[in-house]
Amino acid sequence: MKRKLDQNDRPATVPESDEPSKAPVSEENISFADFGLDPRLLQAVAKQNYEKPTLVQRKAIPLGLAGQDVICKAKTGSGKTAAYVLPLLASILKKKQSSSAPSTSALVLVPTRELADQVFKSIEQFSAFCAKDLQTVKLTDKLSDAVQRSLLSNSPDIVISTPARAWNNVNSSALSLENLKFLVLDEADLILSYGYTEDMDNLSRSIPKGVQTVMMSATLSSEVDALKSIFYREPTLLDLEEPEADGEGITHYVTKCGEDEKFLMAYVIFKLQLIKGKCIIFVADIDRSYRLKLFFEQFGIRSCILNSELPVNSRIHVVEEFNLNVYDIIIASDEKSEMLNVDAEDDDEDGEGGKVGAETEKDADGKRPSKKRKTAKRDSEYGVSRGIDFKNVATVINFDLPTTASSYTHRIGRTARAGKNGMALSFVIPESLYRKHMPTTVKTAENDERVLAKIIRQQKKKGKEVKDYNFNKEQVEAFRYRMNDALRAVTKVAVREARTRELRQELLKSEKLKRYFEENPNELSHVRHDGELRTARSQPHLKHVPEYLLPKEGKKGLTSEEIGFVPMRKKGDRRQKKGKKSFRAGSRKGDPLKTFKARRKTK
Ligand SMILES: Nc1ncnc2c1ncn2[C@@H]1O[C@H](COP(=O)(O)OP(=O)(O)OP(=O)(O)O)[C@@H](O)[C@H]1O
Repeated sequence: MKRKLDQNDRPATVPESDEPSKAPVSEENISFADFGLDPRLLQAVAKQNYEKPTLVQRKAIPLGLAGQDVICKAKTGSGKTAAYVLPLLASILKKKQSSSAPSTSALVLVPTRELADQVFKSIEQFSAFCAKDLQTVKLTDKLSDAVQRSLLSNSPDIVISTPARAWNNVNSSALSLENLKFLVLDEADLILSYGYTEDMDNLSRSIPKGVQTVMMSATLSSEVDALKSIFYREPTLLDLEEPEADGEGITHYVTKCGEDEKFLMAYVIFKLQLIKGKCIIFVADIDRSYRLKLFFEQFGIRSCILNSELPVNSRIHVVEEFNLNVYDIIIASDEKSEMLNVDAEDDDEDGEGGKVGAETEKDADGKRPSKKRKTAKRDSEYGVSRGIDFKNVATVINFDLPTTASSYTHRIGRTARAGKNGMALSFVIPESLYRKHMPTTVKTAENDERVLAKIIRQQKKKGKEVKDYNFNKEQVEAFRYRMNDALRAVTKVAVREARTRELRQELLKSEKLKRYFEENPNELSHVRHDGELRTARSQPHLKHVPEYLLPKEGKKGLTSEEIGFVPMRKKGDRRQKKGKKSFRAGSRKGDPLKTFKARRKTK
């Protein structure tokens, strides 16, 4: 059994390199150059302005370059993508030195289209200086089988796909895995939850023996157990937990309130700009996202929506533009995550998993029968709370609390990425206030207090406190009258119309985006996604805040807290600390890898 590594292991293994041998470098000071990477890759790393490898990169890149199989658990936003992309590219470039015959050498499997797009971009960035030597194809766009076949006909070096698409193409002989050298499962634990079990079984039978395999995830749930058979050799486990010092990372706040008070507080926070920086607001379902958008619209607060119903091009464009600071507020409905974590009762308190409902939908090509649901056209490959790299998010607001502690971990992981700080603010409905304001009630709030207790325990284990967010209730009350006016205008009919209108508009934009995405990215800037939907009665007076509503002492009278302050960590401030294992000691349920015996099933 290979030894389990932790961040105290040092120095990192420096793999074979053509460079003259150097004295060992202490792990904390290791640089990308010390990995002995191809100079073209180093150039690309420099272009990304990555000064030093992150912990997961320091640990996983040497193993990847040495040809080892790896299972890696590292926190969200810690740089896992580069940790596998760089060894993957290095392995292909090395292979190309001895053989120029086209063949698919690497397969990257991801659970969602959004993630596929992100991985594709990352590969593009890291291969910027060897682009002519590498061909990468992404199979997750809405493409016909014929187009996918033609994309694969030149045996691209790297294929990025969901397991369903990959298997479809292997099955139809459009994709050959015969010469595969590198297999990656990104967000590995989610792959099965998205209903890809059968595809994974099929794929694992088609993958040649001895393929180097890397699994990456922010959490390792028992789902990973089922994926073990994909490994031919015994992998090295990297269980990396980077504890944060006080004041670093995410600050957790929670405020208990009535159902309509969520709207009141959101109005006050955004209208008076109590939040600094960009914000993602998570809500329970799609209708709720439109209700909140229309509510904000009443006050002239601009926001854009992300949900599984919108076309994939629009979703990707929203994230891209958000990352370019075009928008400040995204309202995301986390319905996929909610579907996956159906039972709050069974949630793993460590936030590392929990009972996950089997999702049996399949992609748009639809081999697998989809569940009957109200909105038949939802994309089963949608996911925003997992893996998506939203840049510089100051605050995540859980407008509706998720139903599990693990879902909370993933949502808040959209802030405090790449060593930055961030804040999570959650609205919680106490049991006594549940269903007391029917127009604004949501079913998921029923268990808020129980979920909160789990979140508090989960964070305590990580040495983090979930603090009360203190609104000055009296001062906030002054805004209630206007909040009520706005809420009354946002009727069910207005929400329904908004949903249809947005979908129609986004479908049109999506067509435009499809055509111009690659050729003329600059022309896309006018395709905004935060426009007004105007399906609710317009009340222009609500767009201004009269002086008399404001407390004498100004905004400070509303709350003593600073929301959304996201300072960068100072250079060289990434201190190495002794890590804590987040799996419960000795718990087989908690750590599926303790029972690991990695052998690929033979045919
Ligand atoms: N060495 C580095 N130096 C500076 N920034 C980095 C470095 N490595 C990665 N980043 C940046 O950190 C951000 C998060 O990286 P990445 O998306 O790979 O994280 P992740 O661990 O995969 O997160 P998730 O689990 O949410 O998918 C990205 O914006 C990336 O560009």
